[in-house]
Amino acid sequence: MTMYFSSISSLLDAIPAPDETARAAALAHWDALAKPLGSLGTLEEDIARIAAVTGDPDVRLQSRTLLVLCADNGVVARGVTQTDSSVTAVVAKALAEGNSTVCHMARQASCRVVPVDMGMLPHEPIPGLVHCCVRPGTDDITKGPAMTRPQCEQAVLAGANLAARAAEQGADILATGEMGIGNTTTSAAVACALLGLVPEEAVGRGAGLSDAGLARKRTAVKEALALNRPDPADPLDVLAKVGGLDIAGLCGVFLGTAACRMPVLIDGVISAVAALCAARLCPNAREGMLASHVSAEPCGRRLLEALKLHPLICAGMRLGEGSGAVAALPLLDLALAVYHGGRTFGALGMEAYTPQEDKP
Ligand SMILES: Cc1cc2ncn([C@H]3O[C@H](COP(=O)(O)O)[C@@H](O)[C@H]3O)c2cc1C
Ligand SMILES: O=C(O)c1cccnc1
Repeated sequence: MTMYFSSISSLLDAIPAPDETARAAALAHWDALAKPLGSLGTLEEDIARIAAVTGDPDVRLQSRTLLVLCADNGVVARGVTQTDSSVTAVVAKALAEGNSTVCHMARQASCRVVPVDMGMLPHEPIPGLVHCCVRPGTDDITKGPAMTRPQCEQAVLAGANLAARAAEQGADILATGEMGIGNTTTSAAVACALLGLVPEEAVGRGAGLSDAGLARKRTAVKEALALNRPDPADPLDVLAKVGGLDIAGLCGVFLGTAACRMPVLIDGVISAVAALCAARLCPNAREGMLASHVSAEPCGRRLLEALKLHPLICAGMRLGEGSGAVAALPLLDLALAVYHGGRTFGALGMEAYTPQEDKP
């Protein structure tokens, strides 16, 4: 794969500040349209956010790509999931064949799906799966670190390079997704470390878990944090010790899109945890992030609050694969239909009004 970024420092250095002139132009255009000021809420904010990150108020989202990073997690050995790790490869194959759940949504939303092996256990060849495998699954975080720091950095850079390649191929926006049995455990551990939460506040049932399984999962997260002692001030340390290759890769996707001045949709908790790592590594990386939905997992809302982002959808979704991110695309299309086609106050012979001038 073409290397666009070869070190974490060069990647972080490549991330520009947002273009506030473009954001102001987009917001001014929303305000000129004949509708109550700010009445499309987060949709207006998001279109302005896209203008700020691209530097262009003429926002277009014709070409969309969903990157689904697939990886396995050693912590599955602790009985923290309903299914075993073999399901990661089964779903990765379905993603590559256009048959997994998100593929059906992506077709409807005119979004290309790119599944990527970031660190799956050995599996049968899967035609169409992009190979970026850093190592075949992580180690069990309750026994030691998930991976080494260099491996974590390699995954972050691979994610950033995937984003850069999508940008080069003409993508206007990226959606983030993942597939990796056990990754709601690693995500909860990363969320606890970054947000200072106790496992009870972050750990949920993931893809489905009994009460006994949920108790095991909380214990596993508690033990992983106590043993590895990740440094909350060092997101790469947290990712390497209690994260996963999918989360590290997604962190890189968020940094890479920011460096390429491209907007990017956050999906559920796994994606949001990666987004928070990226924002902690480089605050300007937050500027192009759009929150699609609030995951039903316990730390879903807290992660978005920490990112200071408003979600477009609150539907109790908890699927992964990038399903929430893809679900937001048609909403952005609706917003753009108004943004580009809506009549201005002037065109309708009305006087524009400003927030300062309340009219009766
Ligand atoms: C058939 C199947 C399809 C999925 N598609 C996404 N996930 C979701 O569930 C996994 C996380 O949940 P946990 O931490 O409980 O393993 C991730 O792979 C996520 O994408 C799936 C899970 C399953 C079982
Ligand atoms: O929030 C998510 O993305 C999620 C939740 C449960 C299972 N898989 C993904």
